[in-house]
Amino acid sequence: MTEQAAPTPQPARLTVLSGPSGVGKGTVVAEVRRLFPHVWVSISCTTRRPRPGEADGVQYHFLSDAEFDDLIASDRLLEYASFAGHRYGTPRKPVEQHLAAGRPTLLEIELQGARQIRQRMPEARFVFLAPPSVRELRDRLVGRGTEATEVVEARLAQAEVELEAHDEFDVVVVNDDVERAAAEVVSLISVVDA
Ligand SMILES: Nc1ncnc2c1ncn2[C@@H]1O[C@H](COP(=O)(O)OP(=O)(O)OP(=O)(O)O)[C@@H](O)[C@H]1O
Ligand SMILES: Nc1nc2c(ncn2[C@@H]2O[C@H](COP(=O)(O)O)[C@@H](O)[C@H]2O)c(=O)[nH]1
Repeated sequence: MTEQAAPTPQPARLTVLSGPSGVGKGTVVAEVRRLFPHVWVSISCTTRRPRPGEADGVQYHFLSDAEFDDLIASDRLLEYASFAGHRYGTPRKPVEQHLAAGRPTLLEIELQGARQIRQRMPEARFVFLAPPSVRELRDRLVGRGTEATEVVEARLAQAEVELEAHDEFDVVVVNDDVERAAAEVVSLISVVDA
């Protein structure tokens, strides 16, 4: 019997999930992973300090400013942006490797980064996670209790800019219920256009 070569995997879809700070992106992504373990979620780099319970290499790669500068200088970030006083960026190589291997890949990033990905990879799908109301967004951000009052206010000011940009995205998902919103995101990640 002649041996057949293993089929080359089809490159998978890249999905970008964006939305204002506190809308519930991280919470929805955790549920997306549970519902659809085949998804690969990029681990970003950041210059902000870890919150209690966060570990290096799990939620983020926590870097110094000099280390972040090195990544930019050596073109190892697919996108990067400053947000509320810190820098955030997506390591390029793991994203390219997982897409080439056929793994649906998800980036959870803010607006400026999403715009950079739109320029570079227009074939990606862009999903905006919206709050049920601005009041609810504030309550979630304050209720999370991870930021000082002035940081919450800076993030809410930026949220106004992000909310205005919702129509730049392919799909808007309202996070009124985590399970429902996550199921909607899974359907967007996993279904490939004909
Ligand atoms: N559908 C929901 N209903 C009520 N509370 C929610 C819902 N989704 C998330 N939350 C809560 O809102 C808070 C913010 O959620 P989360 O940290 O996931 O937001 P985020 O968009 O990832 O924020 P950031 O961009 O600042 O990292 C958390 O306390 C979370 O438990
Ligand atoms: N442009 C990018 N934005 C990112 C990236 N990783 C996370 N983020 C976004 O930053 C804000 C703040 O995050 P927090 O963890 O400090 O609350 C939030 O909107 C994240 O989605 C990234 O690699 N690039």
